[in-house]
Amino acid sequence: MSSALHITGGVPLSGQVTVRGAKNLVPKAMVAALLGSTPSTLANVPEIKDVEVVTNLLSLHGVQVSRTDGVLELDPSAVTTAHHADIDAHAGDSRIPILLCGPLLHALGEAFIPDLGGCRIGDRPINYHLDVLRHFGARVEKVESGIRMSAPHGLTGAKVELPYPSVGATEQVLLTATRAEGHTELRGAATEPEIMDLIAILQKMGAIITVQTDRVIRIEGVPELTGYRHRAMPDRIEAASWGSAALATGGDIFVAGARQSDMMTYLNTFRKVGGGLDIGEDGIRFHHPGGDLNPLIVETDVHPGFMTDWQQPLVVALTQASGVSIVHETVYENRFGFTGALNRMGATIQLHRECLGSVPCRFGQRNFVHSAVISGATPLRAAEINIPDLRGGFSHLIAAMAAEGTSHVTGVELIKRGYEHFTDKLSGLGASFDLDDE
Ligand SMILES: CC(=O)N[C@H]1[C@@H](OP(=O)(O)OP(=O)(O)OC[C@H]2O[C@@H](n3ccc(=O)[nH]c3=O)[C@H](O)[C@@H]2O)O[C@H](CO)[C@@H](O)[C@@H]1O
Ligand SMILES: C=C(OP(=O)(O)O)C(=O)O
Repeated sequence: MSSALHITGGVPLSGQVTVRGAKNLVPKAMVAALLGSTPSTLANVPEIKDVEVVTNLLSLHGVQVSRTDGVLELDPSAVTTAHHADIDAHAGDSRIPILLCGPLLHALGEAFIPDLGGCRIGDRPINYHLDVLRHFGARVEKVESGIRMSAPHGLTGAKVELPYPSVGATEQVLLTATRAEGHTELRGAATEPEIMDLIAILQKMGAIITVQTDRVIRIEGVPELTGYRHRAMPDRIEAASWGSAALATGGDIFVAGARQSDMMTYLNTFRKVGGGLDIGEDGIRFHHPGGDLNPLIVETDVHPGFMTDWQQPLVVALTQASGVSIVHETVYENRFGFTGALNRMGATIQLHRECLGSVPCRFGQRNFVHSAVISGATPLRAAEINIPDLRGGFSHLIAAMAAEGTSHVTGVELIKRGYEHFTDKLSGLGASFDLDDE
């Protein structure tokens, strides 16, 4: 199915939206349920495509997944009888299947992982994941359309050091080490809030995990984990996206469910641009206070830095700041493709191969276009846009909401990977658009 939105912009987005569980936590929490000997219950689950993909994948492996409103029950008791060898599931647009490796190796001694989806914002290799699994004793073989692996002698704890604090590879270690025999030491770990929430889940299940302040995580393997009951942390990326939408459109949005502690770096940046904030216990109000917005220098980084997934929506807001802003993307080598459409809409964004910033970066001198200079404020005008990826796509929607005239936006279904009921939310904020579902 292909969906298109015809958006008439120039309307400040104002009102309230609610964010539920995080796209970058919920699917991993669902995978963690595979490690338990008893059923798990996960609350605050959003209706997004990545949850659907992982539900299908787990069901294929024999996990019974049922949903009542926002609560998932996940029962892994039939997994050992699942006919996993026949699984030819396509990963869809999700990158989660790679995280099934450890749990499946523990449950079945073997696993097949289909080629991964995920946003096309760089090469997105999985070498760290495969190296990590080999450290635990897995045999890993690349076959057509996926990766086949086995652990005939079980998995044992290991000393692992990541070359870069990868979120997924850190989660790979956690999901593999908790039931591996013996101790694991992970150096160079990522410490994103979603990882901390996953650790909280694993601890509820019986895992023993210590997080040090120096990116070292220690895990003492245990022979058995049980199910968990958990409420997923809120989606801090969706929350920030609405914040940037309020700034770019001159609006005022209360994001119910947004949590300050997960978003400190975004909130600092939002305030420095000149946005107004009311931070409460039950959510955060983001608003444009009137007057000029300030240009900024922003460098994306691993947590606690400015998150890369916050970057694209913020860039739209920076097109409305008076002066020159610089954005240095240090997490992905190719995350500025979305700016082409913004330039067609009237923005002035120049891309550079140089590192325009001081955060140590793997992409300098390597020909990757990974810095952007944004000159504003430039009025935006409507355009025809085909959405390239999740966050780039959401930023295009924001730009269309801010622009004069009617934009035609295709490929909108990609947004459903990470934004629950986004057309309903946009309507509730006063946006003017028509939706075509073909
Ligand atoms: C589902 C999910 O949670 N996705 C998030 C997760 O993606 P994901 O876990 O895929 O991102 P990583 O943190 O692993 O990637 C960071 C960097 O490490 C590189 N890398 C990663 C793995 C590997 O085996 N080899 C390698 O070179 C990547 O190409 C990238 O340049 O963290 C990213 C960084 O916060 C977010 O943008 C994504 O929204
Ligand atoms: C890059 C993203 O996600 P994924 O890793 O699922 O592609 C994202 O959420 O912006």
